[in-house]
Amino acid sequence: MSYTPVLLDGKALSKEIEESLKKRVANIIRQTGVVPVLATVLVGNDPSSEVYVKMKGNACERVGMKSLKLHLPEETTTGQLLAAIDKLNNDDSVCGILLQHPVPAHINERECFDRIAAEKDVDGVTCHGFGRMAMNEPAFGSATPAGIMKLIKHYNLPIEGKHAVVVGRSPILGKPVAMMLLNENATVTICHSKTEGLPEIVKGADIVVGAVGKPEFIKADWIKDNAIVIDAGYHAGGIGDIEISKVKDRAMAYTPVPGGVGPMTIATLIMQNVESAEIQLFKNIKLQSDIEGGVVELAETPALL
Ligand SMILES: Nc1nc(=O)c2c([nH]1)NC[C@@H]1CN(c3ccc(C(=O)N[C@@H](CCC(=O)O)C(=O)O)cc3)C=[N+]21
Repeated sequence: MSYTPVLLDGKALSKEIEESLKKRVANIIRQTGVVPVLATVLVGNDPSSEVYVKMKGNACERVGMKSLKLHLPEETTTGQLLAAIDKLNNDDSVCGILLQHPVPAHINERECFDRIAAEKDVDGVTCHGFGRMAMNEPAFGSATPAGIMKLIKHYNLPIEGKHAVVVGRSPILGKPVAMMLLNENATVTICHSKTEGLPEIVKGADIVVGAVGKPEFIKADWIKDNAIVIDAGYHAGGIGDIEISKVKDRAMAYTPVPGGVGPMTIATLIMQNVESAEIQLFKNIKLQSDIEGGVVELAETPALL
């Protein structure tokens, strides 16, 4: 091949994003005197979930925000989790709430996701947020899909008019990333476990998104030359959903695992928590100043409600 495949370096871009967020967080603290908080909620004792939640809290603290880590026991009921989310919703010091997926099977995860207040849904998991995003209205995007879009756009890769094939249709990954690609004028095919003739469909893709949650389920020989290959899978041993090592030499661009989509997920969550903090805390300043007749600087942030 005469072209050089572009490695979509999520690790490097996430570091850049963190640097810019440090300044925004410092500005929030200077102007409001408040240190923004991200609340993370973990239910049960899945070791890999514990690792991810810890990484999210750490990233939060690296940019100067606080993380409030709520760890609930495996036997927590839906009612108890809803009550915990209500508390965080009503706590003015909490700017954003992340409920780590999956919760134990006896809990109604959808009901719990949807209890998160819209303005605090910095992980983009609510039906309300999904619907607004799908309609191309301002909303916090689901973290992994929004991270993927940031990565593709950062490298100025072509989306408009291209055939994007998303393999997977989960509520916080496949479905939202398909909507985001559609909003960028891609022609989108969503495939899933019941799809017939999957290899043939993937062979037509200019952009392939692996979001099935099965190690190397998507084979290298299904992917055409010069495609953009996005692997959102995460499995033990640094393996994704796509046979990346076998396809990367003939891709237009590809995400490595690790160091691709994973770090972008975390950077997006943290960025959206900063945006939420700016909206909520500067709004408080504005209200106070309206009363006192002072002058305030407002960051340019979209209304999310
Ligand atoms: N409500 C919710 N939101 C999520 O965004 C969410 C979730 N639940 N549940 C689980 C998945 C998984 N997930 C990852 C985040 C970062 C890495 C990541 O940074 N991985 C590193 C490797 C980390 C390591 O294993 O050392 C990398 O790819 O470079 C991976 C996976 C977020 N998820």
